[in-house]
Amino acid sequence: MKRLSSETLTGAQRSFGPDVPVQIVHLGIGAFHRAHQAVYTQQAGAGEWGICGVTQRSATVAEQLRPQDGLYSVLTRGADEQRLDVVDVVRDVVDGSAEPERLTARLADPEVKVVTLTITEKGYRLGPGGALDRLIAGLAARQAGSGAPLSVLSCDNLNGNGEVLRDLVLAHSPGDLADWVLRNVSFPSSMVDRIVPATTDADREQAAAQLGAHDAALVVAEPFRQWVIQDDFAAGRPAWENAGAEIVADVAPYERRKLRVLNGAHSLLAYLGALAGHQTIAQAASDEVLAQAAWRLIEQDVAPTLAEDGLEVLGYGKVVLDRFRNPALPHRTTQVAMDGSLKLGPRLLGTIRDARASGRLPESALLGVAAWMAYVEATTTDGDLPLDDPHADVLSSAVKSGDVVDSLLAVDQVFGPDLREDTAVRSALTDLLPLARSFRR
Ligand SMILES: NC(=O)C1=CN([C@@H]2O[C@H](COP(=O)(O)OP(=O)(O)OC[C@H]3O[C@@H](n4cnc5c(N)ncnc54)[C@H](O)[C@@H]3O)[C@@H](O)[C@H]2O)C=CC1
Ligand SMILES: O=P(O)(O)OC[C@H]1O[C@](O)(CO)[C@@H](O)[C@@H]1O
Repeated sequence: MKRLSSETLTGAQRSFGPDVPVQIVHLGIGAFHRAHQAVYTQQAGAGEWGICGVTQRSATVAEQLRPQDGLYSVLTRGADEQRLDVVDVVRDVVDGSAEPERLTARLADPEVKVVTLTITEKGYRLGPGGALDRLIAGLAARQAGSGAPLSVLSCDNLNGNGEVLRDLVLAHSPGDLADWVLRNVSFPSSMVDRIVPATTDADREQAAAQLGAHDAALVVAEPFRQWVIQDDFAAGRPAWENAGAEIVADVAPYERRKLRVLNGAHSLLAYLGALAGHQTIAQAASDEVLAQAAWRLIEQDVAPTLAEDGLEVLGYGKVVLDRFRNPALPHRTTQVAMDGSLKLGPRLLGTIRDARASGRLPESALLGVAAWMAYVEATTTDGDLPLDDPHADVLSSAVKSGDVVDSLLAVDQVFGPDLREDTAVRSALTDLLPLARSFRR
């Protein structure tokens, strides 16, 4: 079968002509970007905002997209609806590791107005040749060249993702770069939401039958999507609101609600679900016992911490649990379970800290942490469960070194002294760990 490309695409499937200028650089062109920000950019509609997608850690996506002239399709799968759309706003793909000069030149190009990022929680650390290192090199080249203003928009699941990124960039900018960045670069925060599991070969086969061409860069996503963006742009931006994005003054309440309700429940279901032998989030969320645990987390623990934000929580939570049950989207529990040491903080520990400050003991959020502990422990004895985590070595030796609760609470990369020294938290975790272990099949 022929490969998807400009040649195989029919006119009806194409939205824009050949001359879409690159005005956005996206760092981390994984599955999520292709099903989220790129789709918003496509649907914003003017055909003036082309994207240069950057791969960093592996050349795979570059190898998938380049022979297809940047074209790919999105297979949207709801419980009872399905559609396939071609996206044609990716107009260049750079392999950041193999072509660092080309990446720097793109970041310095005054035509580029926006840099977006989906580099995972792990990406927000400085390291030679890492995404942030390359971003800083690009900003330095921009300062030395046109000096044109730029907006850098994080789309990763972090609390205050714009501020986190800005602080990292400023702290590691050499010479007078920090001063230039402060005056010329904005770092809006954003809340992003659309469930986009890793694509499988079966998905590609299904799409090929519909498309009449093989699409190596296919992504699969749920129908729901949301993007709330802080209105803080230093240069232009696409009219993403035309595609349904919400442009607001303060993203923090939306971000808190999404991370605590959706991602908190996601992580709880992933750890208990994986222990219970559920392969997918849909299976875990359809297990009555697990669904009740997720609902108690939302209703009893998370909702009180969000009361002052003024956003609706329980209706939002019901929609989230319905989305998780979408049987057409096989999102693996082990995919959501990965990188727990970085995910627990924004997803569960914020809820626990706020509840403790109000004198409550949030048992379901603590069950989520106990489930993570039981999961980490199980990975050391059971080859079926992967411990895919940047702190895997520290975590594995912690659980092997004695009492699981004590030794994991001692891991500084995850917990602070406040939680470690809270005797009510410690003893609740000690009581809940056997319950979490009892899910193991
Ligand atoms: N998949 C989803 O449903 C959603 C994902 N997101 C955000 O997008 C991120 C990426 O998700 P996907 O695209 O689905 O994953 P993916 O596995 O398809 O792509 C991950 C991307 O991050 C880059 N990356 C990984 N580790 C990195 C590191 N240490 N430094 C720099 N770059 C690194 C990879 O090169 C790749 O481009 C998530 O971690 C999350 O923050 C947000 C909402 C939904
Ligand atoms: O990042 P995870 O835990 O693998 O979950 C997958 C994604 O699904 C979502 O929960 C849906 O938006 C994201 O926030 C999350 O990144």
